[in-house]
Amino acid sequence: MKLAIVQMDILFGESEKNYQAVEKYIEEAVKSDVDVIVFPEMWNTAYALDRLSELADENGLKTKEILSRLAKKHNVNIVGGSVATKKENRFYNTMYVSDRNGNIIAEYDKAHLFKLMDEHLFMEQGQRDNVFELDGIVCGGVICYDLRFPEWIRVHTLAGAKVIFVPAEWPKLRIDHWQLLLQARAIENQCFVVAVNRVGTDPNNEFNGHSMVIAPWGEVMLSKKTGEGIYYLEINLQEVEDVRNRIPIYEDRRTDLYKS
Ligand SMILES: O=C(O)CCC(=O)C(=O)O
Repeated sequence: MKLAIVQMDILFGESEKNYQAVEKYIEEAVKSDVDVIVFPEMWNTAYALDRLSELADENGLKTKEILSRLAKKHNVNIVGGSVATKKENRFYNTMYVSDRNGNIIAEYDKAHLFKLMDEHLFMEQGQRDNVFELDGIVCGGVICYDLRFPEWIRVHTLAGAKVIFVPAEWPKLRIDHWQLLLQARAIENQCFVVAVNRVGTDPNNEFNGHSMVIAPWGEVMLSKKTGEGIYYLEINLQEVEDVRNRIPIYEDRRTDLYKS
């Protein structure tokens, strides 16, 4: 699976420009013949939460149209990070995924809202997990703060996910947590973790990228990149089976002692 990790800056509250930037990034990434393009969290609005009624994408229509059209045009899968959406007069932090045929195969509302950034005051939390298939490979997708809940990632790997995508707007201030948690999630679940963070600033935070790709044995394949741009790399899904056969944690779990 060839990945294009789009570590982009996001203009605060300037959704039109952000949509244009995402289109450009897709057009650029497909020149490298990739299988999956991955974006960060809330790329349409950034954390302009008090302007959601004006900015959020109603039913995700605009986002779905762009992802679907470009995925089909270029025969590429797109894990669309997340965008601010409005559904039945409520706001959500929503991930859409398009397959190569332009089908929107996943829609996930962030399950754990981040109180430190007031997300819970403006948005509703999601109620479902996010498992989908890309080219026959079972994948899962969670968003930013969801990463701090190992049981939530485990829900996805128990459902068969071999790759977990984690789009984020994770501030520089806690970037050491980001790196350690991502690595831990990959090792404890014996899966690939593909995590895409933004760069740039908003009125309250600085973001320094550090998008990461981690293999199931814990090997860090991409990290410490702070520049805006697309990072390319390929992962070998066979490694998941190899690691799971070597240390069979899924067989050894004591579900008689704990539930999940
Ligand atoms: O958990 C953290 O430290 C960062 C989480 C976050 O920024 C978010 O969920 O948007």
